[in-house]
Amino acid sequence: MSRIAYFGPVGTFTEQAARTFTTAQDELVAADTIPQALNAVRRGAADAACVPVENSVEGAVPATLDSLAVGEPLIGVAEALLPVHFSILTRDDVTEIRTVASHPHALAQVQQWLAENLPGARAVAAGSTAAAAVAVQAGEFDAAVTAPVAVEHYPLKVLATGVADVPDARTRFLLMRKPPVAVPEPTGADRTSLVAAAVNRTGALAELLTELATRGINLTRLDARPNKQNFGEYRFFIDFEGHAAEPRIADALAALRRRCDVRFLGSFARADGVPATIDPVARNEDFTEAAAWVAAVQRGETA
Ligand SMILES: O=C(O)C(=O)Cc1ccccc1
Repeated sequence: MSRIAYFGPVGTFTEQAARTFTTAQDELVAADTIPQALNAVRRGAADAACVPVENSVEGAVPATLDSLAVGEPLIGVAEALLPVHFSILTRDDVTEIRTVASHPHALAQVQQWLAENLPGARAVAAGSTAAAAVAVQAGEFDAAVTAPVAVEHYPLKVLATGVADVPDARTRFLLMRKPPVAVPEPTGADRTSLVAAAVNRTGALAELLTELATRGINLTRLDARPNKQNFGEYRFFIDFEGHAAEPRIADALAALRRRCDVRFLGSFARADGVPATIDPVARNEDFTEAAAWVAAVQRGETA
């Protein structure tokens, strides 16, 4: 049995994502914030944490990136991808909706719907979509933008379902564990994720990206977050296709490591199953063959 912490309370999208990682024996534990879910793993109160990392409309989830970049390192072992559309919940006694609360990512994804359907309502940020439902129950706000499952936990009136300004919106979630972890086996459709603290000088980011480009490695995400210490200095969150167990990826990781501080955030199967693009001159067998040739040269066996 494992204890899986997730960004809660019960009824968030993250809870739905966490369920995709668990069996009936596992215990799900709600945390009020993303750092709290990750810290539960760091201090051993949970075996893993499920957190949102990226949305197809709004991009990165800053709280997740910032909490993964500092503190005890955690390693991603799996990801989940959920379609994201929203329900609008209110109380029976509400006659006029003046405030609508939700997680900022949810509010951003229903802006147009709110402008058309509740033009007088003020949008208010809440800790999570489910925290907004709790606040509506408590009478703090008139309506909440929630995950479809929220109504099963919070007996509110459903004003609308299937709300989404962008119909095919999706959010990606990570399952993070504390090292040492069992790194999942490569599948051919993997993602590797890391944080690089590029030094602050001309071309530093271009050099990092060139290490990946020259090995034919396809990026799937690049985000920058301030390092919060020196104004203008950033950490780069780089995701790319491939797995650390592959020679071509291992070679790239070593090259990045030589250039700057790197924190490995995991290699795991892509939830969408998209196979890695492989450069015809940078296949794994090319790296293996080249390394074998160098070793033979070093032994004086070949030229
Ligand atoms: O607040 C939630 O339900 C979350 O899990 C975060 C979130 C918010 C909006 C879209 C996807 C995930």
